[in-house]
Amino acid sequence: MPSNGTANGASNGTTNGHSNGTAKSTSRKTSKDTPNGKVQYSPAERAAEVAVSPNNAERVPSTIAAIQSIGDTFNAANNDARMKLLVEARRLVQSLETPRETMIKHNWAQPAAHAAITLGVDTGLFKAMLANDASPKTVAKLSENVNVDASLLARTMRHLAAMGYIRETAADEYEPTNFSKSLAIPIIGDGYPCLAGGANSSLLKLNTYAAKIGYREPTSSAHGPYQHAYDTHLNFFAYLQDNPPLGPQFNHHMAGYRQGRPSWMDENFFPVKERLIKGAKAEDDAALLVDIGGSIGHDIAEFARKHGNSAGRLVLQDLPAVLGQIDTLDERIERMSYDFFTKQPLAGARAYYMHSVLHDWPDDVCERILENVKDAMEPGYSKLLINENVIPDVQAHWEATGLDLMMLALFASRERTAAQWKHLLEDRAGLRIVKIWEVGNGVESLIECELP
Ligand SMILES: C[S@@+](CC[C@H](N)C(=O)[O-])C[C@H]1O[C@@H](n2cnc3c(N)ncnc32)[C@H](O)[C@@H]1O
Repeated sequence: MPSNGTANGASNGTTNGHSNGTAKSTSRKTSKDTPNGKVQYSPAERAAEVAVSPNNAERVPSTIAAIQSIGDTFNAANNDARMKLLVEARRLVQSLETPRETMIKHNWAQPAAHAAITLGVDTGLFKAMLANDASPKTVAKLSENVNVDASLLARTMRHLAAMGYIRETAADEYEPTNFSKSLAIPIIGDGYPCLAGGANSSLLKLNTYAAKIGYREPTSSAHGPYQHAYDTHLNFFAYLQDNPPLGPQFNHHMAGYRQGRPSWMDENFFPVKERLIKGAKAEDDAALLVDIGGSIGHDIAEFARKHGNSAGRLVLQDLPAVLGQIDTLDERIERMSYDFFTKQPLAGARAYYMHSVLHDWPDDVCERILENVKDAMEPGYSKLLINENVIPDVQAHWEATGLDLMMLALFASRERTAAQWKHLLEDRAGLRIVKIWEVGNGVESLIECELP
């Protein structure tokens, strides 16, 4: 407990880090002198003490040692070391931070950073920062280029610099970092305005929705947390298309989230040649791969790049509005407007593929989608390839757990564990899981299914 007899253990004896004396007099009123001369603290004072002490001081030395040891093996090409270092670095920050600091970060700094980045993407700030070889630029100059009031821009950029997202080179003068350079690319930057405009309110209002339904797990994608938050009868996808440019921004976000992740069509993941191409029909009208809900075609375009010499049609299916938003696409790929709640028009393809589609829907809705795929599959020939997270029973990755709560808030759906996938695909939909292919931590697994 604090030696100065104050409420919180901060050396200046205040609850807020400023020595204005107010907290001292408050703490004198609530602390009691005991017969042995030791000061006793009220429960509120003890709680405040915890809130301003490091989250886990004991763990700091071992974490620093781990960072030093892994750091010896680090170079930019060593992704394994980079990932391990990130785990330790996050642990170090978490251990060093006080609960109060973490709380302020969550409630002030991070939402403000999201808002500042969104404003920057909307106005073209990050593109403007790249002019003249990304040299340092004053707020006054940038304000002319992006048509934003200089004082508004100054405050926005000051927070972005304080958070480390751009670099301050002088008063009201900044240069980009690699992160802010990436925000100039639509597949990275557009996720911010898209989610700010069409998704995040659902997370912010999840607690009130959960209270409204008596803290049961939401299950309705038609009358669920999304409709509550946005006061709409539309689902997420329809709402985005109804509120331009959220739809095209979401397509870009979909093209962006997969970057740098392991790809199932690579050698060390799923043996495409052995299990897909070998034995595939060679007739002109035979379909090799049908990408259902494939957005603007980033997955099937990658397949065409990597395995495009194989026989068979490559078909991209999505809603007409989404297909209409495609800029460029490999000419080998056919575009087919298709609503996956209706009969699949292409029967007997070698493989039907769905990437991050079923996680958008609760089990009863997935069953309807899967029924349409099943009806089109040819026994003993067709496969269904489901590219999704398979959440491990312990030590789930934060990307997957974060997405799980997004799915809950947007669709009343979920990221699934292996047992939940088995329940959906085998027990409910009547398919057979041949194998779950994965590399690493369950992010981007490939579930290979056939008809039983
Ligand atoms: C989460 S995104 C995944 C996109 C893409 N597969 C990927 O992983 O990048 C879900 C996709 O499903 C599409 N979708 C939603 N409802 C659909 C429907 N009824 N029929 C066909 N596609 C639909 C959306 O337009 C969107 O492209």
